[in-house]
Amino acid sequence: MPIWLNDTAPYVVVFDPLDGSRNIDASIPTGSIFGIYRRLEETDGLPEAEKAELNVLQRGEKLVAAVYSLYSSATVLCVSIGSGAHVFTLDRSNGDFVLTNSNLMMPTRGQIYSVNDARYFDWPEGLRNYIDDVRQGKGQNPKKYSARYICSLVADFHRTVLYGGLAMNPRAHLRLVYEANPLSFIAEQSGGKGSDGKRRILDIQPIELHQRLPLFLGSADDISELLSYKNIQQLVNPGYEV
Ligand SMILES: O=P(O)(O)OC[C@H]1O[C@](O)(COP(=O)(O)O)[C@@H](O)[C@@H]1O
Repeated sequence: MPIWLNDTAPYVVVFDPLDGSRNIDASIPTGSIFGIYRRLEETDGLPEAEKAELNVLQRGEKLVAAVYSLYSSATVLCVSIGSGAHVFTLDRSNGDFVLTNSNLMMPTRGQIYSVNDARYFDWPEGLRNYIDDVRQGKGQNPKKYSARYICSLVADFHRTVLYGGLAMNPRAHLRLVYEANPLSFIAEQSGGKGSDGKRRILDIQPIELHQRLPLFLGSADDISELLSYKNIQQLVNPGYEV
């Protein structure tokens, strides 16, 4: 539920405080995701609940900054204020975050796909064909792709930003406002792309705070190739147990 703190603060923050929380007991990496918008001044006169909702339902295109942090072998903070993406790593000796990768650039093509492919038989034909092709080196990249899936979105995305390829969840599971939008912003700021399989994520007008959608993030050439298979959104979403 959105909380309105005061009437004069310039910014609105949306966030997923602990993504991948189902992995905590197994000590698998988790992360946090933040998106920052300007306060919509035109909503200033409205009741708090109404203006809070309108302010968090801005299109991703309007983000002024996005951040994710990853809690793993190192604690990593990736920040974009709209002029590239930059990675900081926590120095545990003094608590400082040290700039370790400025102007992070995602490779334009990778050789790794990241998806829960136990769902293969629930996927539409286009997605199955794409994965079949890249596994066999029959895609535009003649190399055979490898699979990596941590099931922790921030960790899967961070690896994709560094090594290239694709991180995806083709069923309507991930949240537009505080997962897809901030990560798509960082993907674009590092030269990659974010799509729901039909539309650029940052163009989508959110209609509710917890709205879920399919998410495809990654290297520009890999995402373009995947989109050319057309039918890639998983419409069957039976509510898997794990
Ligand atoms: O069950 P799936 O489709 O593999 O989804 C896993 C994804 O769900 C998440 O765990 C987020 O789900 P929650 O927001 O429900 O915790 C991601 O970290 C992960 O990428």
